[in-house]
Amino acid sequence: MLTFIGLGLFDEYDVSVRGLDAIKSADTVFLEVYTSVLMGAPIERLEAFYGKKITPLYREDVEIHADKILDAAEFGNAVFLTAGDSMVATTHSDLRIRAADRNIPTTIIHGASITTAVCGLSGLQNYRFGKSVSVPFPYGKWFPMTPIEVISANLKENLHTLVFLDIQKDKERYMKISEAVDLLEEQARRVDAGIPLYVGIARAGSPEPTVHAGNAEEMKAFDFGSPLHILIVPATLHEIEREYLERFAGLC
Ligand SMILES: C[S@@+](CC[C@H](N)C(=O)[O-])C[C@H]1O[C@@H](n2cnc3c(N)ncnc32)[C@H](O)[C@@H]1O
Repeated sequence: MLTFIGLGLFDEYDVSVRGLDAIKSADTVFLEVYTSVLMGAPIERLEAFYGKKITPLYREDVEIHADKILDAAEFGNAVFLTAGDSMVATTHSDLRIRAADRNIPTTIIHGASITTAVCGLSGLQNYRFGKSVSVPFPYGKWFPMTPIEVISANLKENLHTLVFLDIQKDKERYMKISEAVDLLEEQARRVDAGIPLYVGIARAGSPEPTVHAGNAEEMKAFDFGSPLHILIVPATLHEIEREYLERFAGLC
């Protein structure tokens, strides 16, 4: 059996009771560490809390060499843990399909996801979000323009855009809101577009999340503190959305 378990957003206390039971009774515990991270709980703390040894998995372990996971699930109870929800940006549906190809039964225990937490923290209405996009760290001459293309298309349809920020877990490097705004402003400059307003969110799910709304200059000057960070580019605000951002995100 292979059980996908979403661990929620910040630390070891976010997992559901159902998820915790499944982890405690598992033969093998894998933790995927490259799509998102529980910043409030390093792996040693999770191991102590679960009373289990955890095998961390990087992109290649999941996307290329998944046999280790599938073998453990074929011959015992394996759990596959992710921060957030396992099937939402980024999805692990491919691994579930590969398990089904080998007739391994699978199940999902859902976790709180950043994709829904942003609605509560920003007050932006869930049904007004268009396609989401990621901002990767530029590499050499590679400077992707997809983020501004997606944002512009959403703004044209009067839809909000959720902007995920890159993680390079092997280097313990997490993109900050100020870095992402710099990159988005450069992309906008190249295509003669403009982003009038941003909402930045840091450490969703922690006891002290930070939420702040403003233009590019305000976002770069604001101290969001430690990661993880995420951005929203809002469309035209509904009056309730505006009031919420004024009260809870310092919108002037
Ligand atoms: C690719 S998404 C993975 C989403 C995850 N599967 C989920 O359901 O929450 C990871 C990105 O979302 C954002 N993120 C995830 N958790 C966050 C948190 N607790 N606070 C702020 N941003 C977060 C960061 O930009 C991070 O790089």
